[in-house]
Amino acid sequence: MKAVHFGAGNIGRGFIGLLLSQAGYEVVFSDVNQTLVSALRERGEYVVTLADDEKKQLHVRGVTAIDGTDPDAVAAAVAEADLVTTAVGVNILKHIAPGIARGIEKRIAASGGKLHVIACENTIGGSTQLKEQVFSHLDEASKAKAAELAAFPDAAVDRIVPIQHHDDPLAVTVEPFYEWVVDSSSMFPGYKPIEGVHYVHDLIPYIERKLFTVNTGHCAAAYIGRLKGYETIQQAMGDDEVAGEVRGVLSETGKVLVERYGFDRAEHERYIDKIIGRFRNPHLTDEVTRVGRSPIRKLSPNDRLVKPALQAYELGIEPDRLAKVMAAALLFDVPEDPEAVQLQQDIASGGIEAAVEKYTSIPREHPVFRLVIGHYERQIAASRA
Ligand SMILES: NC(=O)c1ccc[n+]([C@@H]2O[C@H](COP(=O)([O-])OP(=O)(O)OC[C@H]3O[C@@H](n4cnc5c(N)ncnc54)[C@H](O)[C@@H]3O)[C@@H](O)[C@H]2O)c1
Ligand SMILES: O=P(O)(O)OC[C@@H](O)[C@@H](O)[C@H](O)[C@H](O)CO
Repeated sequence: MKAVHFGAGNIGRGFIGLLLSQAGYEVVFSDVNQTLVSALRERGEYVVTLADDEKKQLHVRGVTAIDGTDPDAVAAAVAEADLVTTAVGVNILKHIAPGIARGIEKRIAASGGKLHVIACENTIGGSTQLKEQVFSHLDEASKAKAAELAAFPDAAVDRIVPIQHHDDPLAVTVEPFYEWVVDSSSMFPGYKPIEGVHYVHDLIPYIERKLFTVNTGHCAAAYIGRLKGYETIQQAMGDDEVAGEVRGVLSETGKVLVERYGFDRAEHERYIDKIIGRFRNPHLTDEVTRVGRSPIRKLSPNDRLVKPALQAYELGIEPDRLAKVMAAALLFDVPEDPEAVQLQQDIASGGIEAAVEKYTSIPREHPVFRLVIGHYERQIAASRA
């Protein structure tokens, strides 16, 4: 069985590639980073280290890579694959879509077998988004055939993999915990389960629980931690005030999740505790600039801050802590992060209200909008005091 995985980065090597290899797949990575591609081709293996006391090493063997900038190689790989997965970043999906579309066209021409394409990105409906991008590159006749041949089940993936700083470009240190949940309702009947994957019929509660707990809490630690001058999540979580803000924000999203999806309250509290323990993992060094990266994406209407805040408001819960994190995200001034630069330029040129309206899509008259602006102004005043 052959899997083509787009993105040989942290989660690609440290989670999806590892799990697929353990499940018996021959993994072919597609990446545009030539250092990674050459090393994977030359060595055909790499090592994943678990970040705990034991530091167990897992050897991933029998892997290779193709150059993601070579359209023919990408199309040929997709045409021959039994499974396609991605972990490139939501904003990159549009760049890999043409290659996947060409691969599907080749499969149609060769009367190839059915294919599942699973986007493993931090977003709601990642595979559905990828499907739309892929189908936009197909003509009408191919679209109908592609719909019979390729399914795009959505997924939720959870494993903290920081930016790696090893001499070996392929080595990757990951937290021991992982969770990969896939929506089986949009898969072809008789699919072969991947060992280690949890299949569910309704993914929405799982993806929202993950995104609005792990990722909302994580970015709260990053944005508020950065305002207090911390460089890593571990340092930030060592500060009681930051840890308290993280708990506060997770209390708000927790109420929403319990109310909307009927999760058991006590069990959800344990889920939160476990996640906070994962953020504190002393065997990891996770930079706040990675966890807070792409603030425009994180402030977008369907992501980890605005969506739960508006859901909370609808349920009569004031999302004050979420608004505070949004305000801190608006102050995330990192010159190496193109979205942070863009956001700061927009705030400087058009003002904070126009920027909040543009990026969050929350109407100016909405009470949550006022909460965000109030926190932003207080944080600006505090920084000047
Ligand atoms: N790191 C984590 O803890 C984590 C956990 C869960 C989910 N995720 C999600 O996984 C995705 C990847 O995150 P990451 O941390 O691994 O990022 P990363 O930057 O380490 O990896 C992304 C990889 O994609 C490659 N890439 C970029 N353009 C490409 C293209 N056109 N074709 C093929 N490859 C291309 C990059 O070269 C890079 O190697 C994101 O959506 C992220 O939200 C990350
Ligand atoms: O990858 P992002 O930018 O969406 O979010 C940053 C981190 O919160 C994220 O990568 C987590 O480490 C991961 O989602 C844990 O499962």
